[in-house]
Amino acid sequence: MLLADDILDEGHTLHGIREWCREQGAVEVRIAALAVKAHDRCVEGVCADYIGVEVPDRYVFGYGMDYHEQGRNLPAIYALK
Ligand SMILES: O=P(O)(O)OC[C@H]1O[C@H](OP(=O)(O)OP(=O)(O)O)[C@H](O)[C@@H]1O
Ligand code: HPA
Repeated sequence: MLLADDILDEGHTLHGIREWCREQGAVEVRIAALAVKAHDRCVEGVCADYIGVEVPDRYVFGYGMDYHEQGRNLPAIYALK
């Protein structure tokens, strides 16, 4: 099974979904993330098998990612200062 998400930040979302998939009987669950945030706060054991781009440890938005529900349709990835 391949889980695809826009961003892997602290990993809580994908960790929870992966656990659910495993409980349902998934034998192998891989993770693809458009963006992976560079920091050491990720849930242990959660990492992306397929990475689009590594982003800095700042809030990013655009290309599907929102900032307070704004900016998802921006044609590039931006970071807050
Ligand atoms: O790695 P994490 O720290 O769990 O963060 C990443 C998750 O947070 C965002 O989802 P959110 O629930 O904010 O909703 P959205 O997809 O509608 O933006 C994002 O889309 C990822 O799914
Ligand atoms: O930096 C981010 N941007 C958009 N959504 C997010 N969800 C967790 N971190 C982020």
